[in-house]
Amino acid sequence: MVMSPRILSRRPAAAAGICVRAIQKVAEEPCDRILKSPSLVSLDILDDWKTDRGSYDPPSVPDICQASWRIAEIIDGKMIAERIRSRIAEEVARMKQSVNGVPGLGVIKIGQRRDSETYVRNKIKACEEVGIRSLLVELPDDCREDEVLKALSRYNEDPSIHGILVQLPLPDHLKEERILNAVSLQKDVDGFNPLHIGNLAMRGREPLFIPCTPKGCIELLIRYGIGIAGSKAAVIGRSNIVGLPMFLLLQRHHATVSVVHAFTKNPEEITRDADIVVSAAGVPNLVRGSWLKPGAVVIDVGTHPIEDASQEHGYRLLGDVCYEEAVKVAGAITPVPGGVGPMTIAMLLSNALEAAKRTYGFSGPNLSGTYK
Ligand SMILES: NC(=O)C1=CN([C@@H]2O[C@H](COP(=O)(O)OP(=O)(O)OC[C@H]3O[C@@H](n4cnc5c(N)ncnc54)[C@H](OP(=O)(O)O)[C@@H]3O)[C@@H](O)[C@H]2O)C=CC1
Ligand SMILES: Nc1nc(=O)c2c([nH]1)NC[C@@H]1CN(c3ccc(C(=O)N[C@@H](CCC(=O)O)C(=O)O)cc3)C=[N+]21
Repeated sequence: MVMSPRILSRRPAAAAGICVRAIQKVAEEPCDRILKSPSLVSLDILDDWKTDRGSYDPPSVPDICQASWRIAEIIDGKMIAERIRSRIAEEVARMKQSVNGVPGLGVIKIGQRRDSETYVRNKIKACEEVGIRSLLVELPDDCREDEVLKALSRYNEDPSIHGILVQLPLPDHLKEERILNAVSLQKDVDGFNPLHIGNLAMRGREPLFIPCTPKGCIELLIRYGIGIAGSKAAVIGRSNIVGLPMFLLLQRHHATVSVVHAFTKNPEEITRDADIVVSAAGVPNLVRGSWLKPGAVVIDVGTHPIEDASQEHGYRLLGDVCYEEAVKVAGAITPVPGGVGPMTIAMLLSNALEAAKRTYGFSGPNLSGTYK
């Protein structure tokens, strides 16, 4: 049962005390250190993404931790993503006026997984809402590699397509590496190409694109005023598309990062030592309340679909984190749904906009790298 946030009993003051000490140290590090570092977040963060918090009052880390009498602050990814999408819509409109062109996103979906159907539908709907033109190629489960490569090369050569996304996972008979490598570097809005990941890993290098999900997680942390520099972070999962780039990004933001994976012998211990936990394992309820340091910030990337006939699309999503337990221990937590998922889509739109800006040589007055 999910309990209402405001009716839970007080957390033990002693536990909260530990948390304040542990995280205040992090919060004392000025965020400016991140901002002055060489372009660490992305090339396309809108000017006021950091400061424009509008009508809501994001909790600072000490605020979160000192609130020993209440449960975790809910990190509202859905709301933040809406704000970002509305800024992107403004920029697309400005682009249209100025260069008479809009960003174009080409999507390839292979097979008929129910969750992929939903994600792709959501991505296309999000494109429509901000004025990004989207094209969809749907191929059958048993399609041949050359059919996929042909569709990709059409997108690669189409000047009205600025971003390309191949929805994963692919059917087993298709080799992900060969297909993803065929996406033009300039259009790889997922940021999955090894060159982008390599540039993310190397000091002083700037990737053309940062993978959407890790980028969205960092955006949430920054927007909620959570100090990353100097914090201890644990990333659960080391996949090419989430865990690995998440580790690299947190490190670029000066966190000390541990990576937990399926072979890790003491995942609980490593996770309990972290101020910031990002879980991307795809294992429902993996992260229990006992895995968390009191006051820790928990970002739940996991989206595991399970059958549920009562839902519109026949399934519902479970995160990696046992929410009912974690919400009583954490200082702040993302829900599933409504946390990281909508941010992933917002970052995809942002990457597509950035790709189009480069092609059109357009830079709206509100888009620049304040992180440089
Ligand atoms: N919300 C969003 O926007 C997004 C959500 N997702 C979701 O995030 C989850 C992860 O996705 P993805 O990275 O693609 O998944 P993968 O299956 O590619 O990777 C899972 C990772 O988790 C590790 N892992 C698996 N089981 C355990 C365990 N018991 N303990 C510790 N580590 C474990 C694996 O370790 P090892 O390497 O040793 O096998 C692997 O590194 C999924 O639920 C996915 O649906 C993904 C993308 C976006
Ligand atoms: N090339 C590629 N790029 C991806 O970024 C990619 C991918 N393949 N394959 C699958 C994963 C998963 N992923 C999600 C995106 C949005 C939500 C999302 O919007 N979730 C909503 C709920 C959606 C629903 O209603 O089912 C939420 O969490 O609130 C979730 C998961 C992107 N992925």
